[in-house]
Amino acid sequence: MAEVLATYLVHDKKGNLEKKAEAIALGLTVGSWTDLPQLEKEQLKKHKGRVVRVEEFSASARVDSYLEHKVTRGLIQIAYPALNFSNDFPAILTTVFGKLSLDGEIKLLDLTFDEQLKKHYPGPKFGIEGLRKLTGVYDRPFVMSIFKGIIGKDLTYLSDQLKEQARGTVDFIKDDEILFENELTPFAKRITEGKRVLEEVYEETGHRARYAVNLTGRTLELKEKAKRAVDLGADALLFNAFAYGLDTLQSLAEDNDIMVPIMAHPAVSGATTPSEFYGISNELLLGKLLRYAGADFSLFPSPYGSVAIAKEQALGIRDALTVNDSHIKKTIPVPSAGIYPGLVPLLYQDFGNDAIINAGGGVHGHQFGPAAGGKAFRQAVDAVLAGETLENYGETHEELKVALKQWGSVEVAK
Ligand SMILES: CSCCC(=O)C(=O)COP(=O)(O)O
Ligand SMILES: [Mg+2]
Repeated sequence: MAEVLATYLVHDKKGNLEKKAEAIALGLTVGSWTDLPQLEKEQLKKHKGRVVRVEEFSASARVDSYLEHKVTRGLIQIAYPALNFSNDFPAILTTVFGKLSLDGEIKLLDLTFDEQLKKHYPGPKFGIEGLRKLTGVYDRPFVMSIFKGIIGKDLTYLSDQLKEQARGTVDFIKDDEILFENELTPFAKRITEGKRVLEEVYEETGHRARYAVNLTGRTLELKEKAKRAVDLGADALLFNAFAYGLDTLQSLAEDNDIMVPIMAHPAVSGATTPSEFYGISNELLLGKLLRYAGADFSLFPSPYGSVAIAKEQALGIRDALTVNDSHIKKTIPVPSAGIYPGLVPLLYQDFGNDAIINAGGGVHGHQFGPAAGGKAFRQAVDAVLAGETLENYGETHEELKVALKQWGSVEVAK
């Protein structure tokens, strides 16, 4: 019988994890907080959650100074029968972490889907391989830049900024996630004008950048809007996946009329992920679930920039996005926020070729402007691939030299 296996980290004040696990397995399936007479019935047994593992952590971890009380800390794994839910994110998340997410110190670390269940999740339409084919860029990390300071500015300003970014030879350019439908730079105009500008830069330089426009608005209007974007020639869609929910992302990803890559932004996920005691792990939310729901790109805070997460978590996201996982294509990791060229060696060490170096301030803040900012990133990537230090490479590459002077660089520990 198909199941979803949930792994939880618990901090339990009562100190009996076996009992807690049984209570969850029963309470989230056929039972309640009190005995129910009909539980004895044979027919309900196939619906009951199954405790798979209870692991109490060592005694040294029992007293938690933050909490100022004794807790028993450990892992619990429970398998939930697929019989209980329809095979979709809302039903699964409500089953495994619905009421439970409100009930004490418990964090959902991972979910494992049976192969049978997994078949219903499309995964990315393009995936890393598809993005490589689309762009013809195979042998290096991609570089992406983010529009900045567009709110309150008109289409001419946006077009100029787009042109400068594209001249910086970045591979992708994305809207900032906070740019919504507005009169000055309407969605449809951003796409058509963006296309025109990027074509112009291609003719001028031979370099083609791709623009991800922010798909926003009411949930029920998104599909039609996305299809319109495709008809207008959009290259890719940026999507605030956690403001809308994973199921909405999935419905866009599995629609064959929306044949463009989808870039998932992590906005709002931080309301769920940072606590050790509550919420859902970064690895699950920004890694596995985004991938299953169909994101081609997953943006997440890098371990180094202005909105950093623990390195272990960032690498865990990377792994969840890129490990071989049945039919589901790989999602490209996009470690972001506060990235500047001097961080490229570190990012390359952690994320390798199959990643995107993504920056807003680190492109636009360059002393010589965004075109130089983009070039400085591309030069930093070239330096790393050539096995040279950024400083050496900067001697013959002016844009990188200036960026290093401006923001410095971080040594890579060998
Ligand atoms: C927290 S990951 C998303 C980063 C983001 O949205 C962004 O705009 C980063 O801009 P920055 O100027 O920090 O590169
Ligand atoms: Mg942003």
